[in-house]
Amino acid sequence: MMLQGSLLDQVDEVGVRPLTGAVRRTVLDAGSWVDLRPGWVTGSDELFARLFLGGPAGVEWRGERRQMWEREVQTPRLLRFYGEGETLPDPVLARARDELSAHYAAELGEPFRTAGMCLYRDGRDSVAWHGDRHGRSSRADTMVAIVSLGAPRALLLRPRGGGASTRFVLGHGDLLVMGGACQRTWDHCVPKTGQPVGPRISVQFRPRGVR
Ligand SMILES: O=C(O)CCC(=O)C(=O)O
Ligand SMILES: [Fe+2]
Repeated sequence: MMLQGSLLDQVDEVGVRPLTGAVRRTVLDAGSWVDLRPGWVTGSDELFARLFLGGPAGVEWRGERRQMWEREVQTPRLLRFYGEGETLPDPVLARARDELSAHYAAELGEPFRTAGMCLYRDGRDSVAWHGDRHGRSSRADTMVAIVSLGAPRALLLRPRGGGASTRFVLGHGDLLVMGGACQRTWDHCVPKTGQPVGPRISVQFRPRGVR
């Protein structure tokens, strides 16, 4: 019993597993791809709990209002953006960012520097079809790496000009990396769902000047 307990503790410790040899690439088209590393973060439910809680020790989640035609509406998810040099809310996130930077160094040619965080409280929270095209990503190839914590939600990708969508279900420590021209020539979204789902947090690591 003692041994089993300590083994479980080890498995549940918050950290990251290796990336080398464990990342599977899906080629979307000649210029774009998606990498998947399921279960990358260990103890991901523990990390989720730490980040989900607000207050002095946790993330200050903020609602965002957005102009839609003549109305201002509340964005259906909570956000917190950590700019370059800002201390991330958990040391494991800094480690995750650095491991990603090391793994993709040759292909990306620069480190991941910022961390955007989104909280989808339930199935009514979502993000509409878009590309991360504010900044350099509107002109050049780049990468956006997304760590998903908590309840799994679908992330869909489709060519910007229209076409069939590709669906990934991400939660509990899964890693998905969008690369190449993905932000320019493809759109992605997290659709609303009528299914009863728990909260999900996504952490998006991006290089400088990409948003
Ligand atoms: O939550 C996700 O997995 C995607 C978030 C996203 O696309 C964004 O914030 O730009
Ligand atoms: Fe995005």
